[in-house]
Amino acid sequence: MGLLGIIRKIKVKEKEMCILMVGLDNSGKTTIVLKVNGKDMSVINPTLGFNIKTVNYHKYSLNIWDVGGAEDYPVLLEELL
Ligand SMILES: Nc1nc2c(ncn2[C@@H]2O[C@H](COP(=O)(O)OP(=O)(O)OP(=O)(O)O)[C@@H](O)[C@H]2O)c(=O)[nH]1
Ligand SMILES: [Mg+2]
Repeated sequence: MGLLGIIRKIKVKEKEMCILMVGLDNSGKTTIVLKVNGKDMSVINPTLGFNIKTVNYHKYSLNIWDVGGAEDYPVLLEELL
């Protein structure tokens, strides 16, 4: 079962969801977000701060928060809430 299938099973009744992408720098978080969005993955730069992408899948809206992992650009949890 794919990621979207798992989410649908867990949160059947909720139409809008947030996914927080966290991990070490260079671990492939942004690549996954681009793949899910069907975007070009050939040129990827390190994420500074964070980016939010919205993916619509059937009746669901996923807000994906892609957080940069580099120590030089720390993102505090309070900034995201
Ligand atoms: N070989 C290989 N390279 C990958 C894979 N996923 C991502 N990459 C490469 O790893 C590099 C870093 O990918 P990103 O998606 O920018 O990683 P990130 O976790 O978003 O990095 P930060 O934004 O710095 O936190 C890029 O050059 C990608 O092309 C993978 O599954 N295999
Ligand atoms: Mg990134």
